[in-house]
Amino acid sequence: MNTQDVSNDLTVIHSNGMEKRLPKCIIIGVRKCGTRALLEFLNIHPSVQKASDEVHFFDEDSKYGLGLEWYRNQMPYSSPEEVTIEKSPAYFITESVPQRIYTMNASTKLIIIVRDPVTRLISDYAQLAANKAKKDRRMASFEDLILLNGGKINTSYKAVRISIYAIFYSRWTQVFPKSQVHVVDGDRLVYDPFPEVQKVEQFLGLSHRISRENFSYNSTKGFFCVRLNGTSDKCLNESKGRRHPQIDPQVIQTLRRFYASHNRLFYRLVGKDFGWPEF
Ligand SMILES: Nc1ncnc2c1ncn2[C@@H]1O[C@H](COP(=O)(O)OS(=O)(=O)O)[C@@H](OP(=O)(O)O)[C@H]1O
Repeated sequence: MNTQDVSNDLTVIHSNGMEKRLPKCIIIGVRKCGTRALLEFLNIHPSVQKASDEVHFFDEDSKYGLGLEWYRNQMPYSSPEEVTIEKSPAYFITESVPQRIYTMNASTKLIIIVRDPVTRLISDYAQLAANKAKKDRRMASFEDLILLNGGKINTSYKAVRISIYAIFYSRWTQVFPKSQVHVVDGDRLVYDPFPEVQKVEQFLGLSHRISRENFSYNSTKGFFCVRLNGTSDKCLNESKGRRHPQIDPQVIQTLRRFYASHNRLFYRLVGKDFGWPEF
């Protein structure tokens, strides 16, 4: 059994060098783009340690006020060579967060995962509707929320704005060099996760230890799940991979036209064309 040296109320250092450490990498968003799947996939790597829950340290002032030692204490034990990762998708859109993370550690590596903005918006709606349904409340229709009376897109609706990735991405690259920000294609992560995960291993400076065999397509779930030691599959829970509501194709077209110019700007900023449909 490990002996423990309780050096203060919060930090426990094990004799084998295991310690709770601040994250070297943070998945900062985007909400409903596959942040949980990405974290679970990266956690296959023997040198990755993940914080199990979303910590929300940098976006919630009451938590931020508790200080860095509190934050460190939310992290898993790790050795100095390992990479601790946490994910909190609200970081991406919260204005104060880039500077707060930079102040903690200017060399923190950041990962953003994005997917087709229209699919993300529908996924966000499906989640909000599911949360309301749990409280026996009904959600307004998708169309009523995202369209104004004249048929224009309601840009003050938060879920619509979150899908304008370029606005938020620019805030991050005003604080962090682009070399420290890696963007994952969340649509590809769904249908072929291995190459996307390999790119992240490289970005994190890790040896390639995750293999194609670690992903197995589960036809009941309809998604790839994690396979370890060639045995049983670990899939994400039922809140990931929800059935999406049917949306009028005309509304989808209006949304695609709305996002097209924002998407092109995002492609230019990132230096990569994600090929999201424009009509
Ligand atoms: N392998 C695998 N299994 C299940 N789900 C997967 C997977 N890969 C990506 N996704 C997509 O992840 C979407 C949820 O995204 P997030 O985890 O970022 O959601 S959250 O913001 O943390 O609530 C979720 O969105 P919905 O399909 O709308 O539920 C999935 O499409």
